[in-house]
This record gives sequence, structure tokens and C-alpha cells, in this order.
Amino acid sequence: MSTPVNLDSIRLAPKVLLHDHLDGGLRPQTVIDLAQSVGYSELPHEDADELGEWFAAAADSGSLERYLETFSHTVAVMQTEEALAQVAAECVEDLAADGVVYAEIRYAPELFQERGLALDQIVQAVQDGFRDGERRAAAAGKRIRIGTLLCAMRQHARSAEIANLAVRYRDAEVVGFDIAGPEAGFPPTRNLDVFEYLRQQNAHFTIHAGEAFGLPSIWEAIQHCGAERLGHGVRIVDDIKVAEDGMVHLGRLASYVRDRRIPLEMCPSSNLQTGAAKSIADHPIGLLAKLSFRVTVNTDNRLMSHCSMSGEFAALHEAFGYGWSDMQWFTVNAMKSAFIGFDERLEIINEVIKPGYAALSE
Ligand SMILES: O=c1[nH]cnc2c1ncn2[C@@H]1O[C@H](CO)[C@@H](O)[C@H]1O
Ligand SMILES: [Zn+2]
Repeated sequence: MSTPVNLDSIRLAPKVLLHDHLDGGLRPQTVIDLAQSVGYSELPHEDADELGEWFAAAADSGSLERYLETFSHTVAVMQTEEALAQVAAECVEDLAADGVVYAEIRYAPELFQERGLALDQIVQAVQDGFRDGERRAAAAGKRIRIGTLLCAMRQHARSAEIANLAVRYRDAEVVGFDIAGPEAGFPPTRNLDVFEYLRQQNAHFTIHAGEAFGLPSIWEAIQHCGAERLGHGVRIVDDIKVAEDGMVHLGRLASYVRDRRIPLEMCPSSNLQTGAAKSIADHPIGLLAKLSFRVTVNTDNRLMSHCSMSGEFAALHEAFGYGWSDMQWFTVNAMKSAFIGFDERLEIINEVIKPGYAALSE
């Protein structure tokens, strides 16, 4: 008999996470502890529960720009190598405890130079933390692997440097590049030379697009920049018409995204907070999954959106009735879309994901 689907059983299912920000996933207590050790006194609360609630409420603003303001606190306490390594190791522990077996975690190295760290020191500290977290998870009986994505901030002008950093560390589990930050006013085409460089290096990249801004941003990300995946990409629904009789018509861009199997890194809870969707039940993920786009489910920022991979799956189960086979589909979609090698992806699908779901749905 199949295991009933609930938050506890979903935590046992193997899950794959492609879109999660390191500086958006700290434990509230760690924010407090690090603030104390680095002498940061601007936190709005000194109690972990209250601080956690504050982040979720402050990020619940209906605007991406205001959502992003909350990162000033997490970024402020991550300015030393020790802090970066601790946050990275705890991130892995938390994901492993939630049943995540493979995750790509992203962050922008340029944000952690307020106290003079060099970009290389930042990347090395985070990589050390991830390896430490993988070992701690293994000691607790959990198998997890972490790939790193380096982000450049759209509003800054350092993307060439960061892309170069990503390429230099690609043999040390930095698996790709991304651009993040406010979308309106900062089109991805500001970085065309950087994307050309990455393609010439045979390097992988995704782009935050179609979250706060619509189709032009998605079109530029794919057709001008050559993004392999879309961070969010929710607004692709603007190119899909569903008639009253249920007939669906895909515009040329939506057709291209579906035909080319371009992965959508969807983050339902985060989208409710930035105003990209009204409720989980209204979230375009339902339609896009039904139309067999290559949809993946992600957390974006576990602290700000007060969420987890299991929590996202549980919310989708409630809104759309998804069961184990749907969750396996999302998970295999994500694993196929990861930036690690084909043989490694296949191994995780066959050795971990399929047996994991088979055990739950038997
Ligand atoms: O959903 C998002 N859209 C755009 N930018 C984001 C989102 N979440 C986080 N960041 C930005 O990415 C930086 C690097 O991790 C964060 O500091 C935050 O400013
Ligand atoms: Zn994001």
C-alpha cells in the first residue's frame, strides 16, 4: 500500500533543489550568533523565533525590491570566512535533514567583501563549508551532494569578474553562474559579453528572469544571452492562452521554452511574497506542469519565505492533489536539469530517486 502523502512522509522522499540562495537560508539563531560575533547591531530582534517571523513578514511585501531589502541583515553577518563556512555547512545539514539529495546553492561573492575578503577567500570558505556539511550529513546517515552557482548582481558591474571566478573553480564543484537582484531596469542583455565568454568556456548558466518582469526578460535571457535554465520563469504564462472551452494556445516563446525543454526553476512560496502569484492554487506551476513544461520545484530563500523543499511539495499536494508520481516527475526534471555531468545525474536518478519513490508508492 502506498504511503500516505503528508509533510512527514514527504521529508523521506528524495528531493532535488536547483534554486536556493545561501544568504537567504540562514537559521535565525545563526543570524543572531553571527551578529554578536561580528559586532553587527542592526538586527530587528534578538530572539530566534521572533527574528524568523520578522524575516518572513518583512519579505511578504508584494515587491521584489522590498523582498530583497531583508538580505542586508544576512549579508552583514556573513563577512568573515568562518561565518561563510558555518552558514554553508548548516545549509547542507538542513537540506539533508529535509531529504534533499542534490542541491545547487547560489550566492553573490561580491557581497561579502565589506571587511576586505578577496573573492577567492570567499569562494574557498563556502566550498569548505559545503564539504564539511556533506561530511556531517553523511555521518548522520544522509547522502547529499552540493553544487555551487556563483551569482553576479544585476545592479553592479562585476559580472565579468564573477563569471571568470566560476570558471576558475569549476573543478571544485562550482557548477555554474547566474545573475540575481532587481529585475526591472536591469535586463540580462547588460551582460552579453559575459554570457558569450561563458559559452566559449563551455560553462553553464541560468538567469533570474520572468519573476518581477515579464516576457521580454525571458526572451532576452534565452535568445540573447543563451540561458540554459530560467530562474523562476513564471511569467512565461503570459504567452499562453487558455480559452473558455479549455483549448490551450502557446505563443512562440512559450512553445520554444517547452519544445527545447528549458527548465523552469519555480519557487512558489517566494513568488507569493514578491507578488508574482496570488496563492499556491493560482500559481502558474499547475498549468505549466499540466502542459509538460520542464518544471522544477524550489525554495529560493528558506529564511525569507519560511519554507522548505518538503513544505513546498506539501503545499503543492494540497493545492493540486499531486502524489508520489508527480513528485518523482518534478524531482527527475530537476536532476536532469542539474549542471553536473550526465553520468552523475543518471546515477542519482537510478540509484537514489527512483528507488526512493518506489519505496513510498509501493
Ligand atoms: O528571487 C530572487 N530574485 C532576484 N534576486 C534574488 C532573489 N532571491 C535572492 N536574490 C538576491 O540574490 C543575492 C545572491 O544570493 C541575494 O543577496 C539577493 O539580493
Ligand atoms: Zn532566486
